[in-house]
Amino acid sequence: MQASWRSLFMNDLNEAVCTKCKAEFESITGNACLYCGALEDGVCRDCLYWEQTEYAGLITKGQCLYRYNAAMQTYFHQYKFLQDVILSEVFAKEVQHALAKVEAVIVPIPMNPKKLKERTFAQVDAMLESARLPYKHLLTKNEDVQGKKTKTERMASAPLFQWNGEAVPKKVILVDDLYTTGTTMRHAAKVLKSAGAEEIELFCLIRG
Ligand SMILES: O=P(O)(O)OC[C@H]1O[C@@H](O)[C@H](O)[C@@H]1O
Repeated sequence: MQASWRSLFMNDLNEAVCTKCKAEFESITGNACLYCGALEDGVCRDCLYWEQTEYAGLITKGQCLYRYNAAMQTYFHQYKFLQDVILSEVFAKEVQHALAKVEAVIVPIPMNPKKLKERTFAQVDAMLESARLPYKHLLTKNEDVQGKKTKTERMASAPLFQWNGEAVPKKVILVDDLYTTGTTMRHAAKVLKSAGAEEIELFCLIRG
């Protein structure tokens, strides 16, 4: 392994679930969309759309680790909505493996403060902490909730984020739990680009 400051944080993480349960999750392997990791060759239809809008050229590349199959939907519901924070450990090894050698600064997609109070923990931060990865918050989120909208409504959302005013590194990797239409990532990337980021990658645990 190439030595990097981030590798100092890498320790052997124990598996949090048994092999049989882990096998229920479907990894994204092989040819995937350059920008979002969808199982399509080249660039997927949604990303082609984004590349024809004001959000074109913001994302240099992206990766999602798993498909949103039945096992993942059950996991995600239990983790995020039933607030089972210990489940942040389930994919710690895989998240660490995917991000530990990335040279960009990890920027989590934040939660709206009111939402965070209700949910009691930020699921993306918890996932990164379980993976023992350092991160830096650069964005604040408004009260808009993506999960309750149709695809068309999501993609037409008013700006979802503001820059928090902290210094923005040249290279960032935006991290979220679930990528569905790509609206969240595009909005976040646009704000960071205007605030000074030069290269923006994205990473999500799940591609919906
Ligand atoms: O913006 P898109 O990609 O449609 O939806 C993904 C977002 O919707 C939320 O539930 C997820 O946690 C993620 O932040």
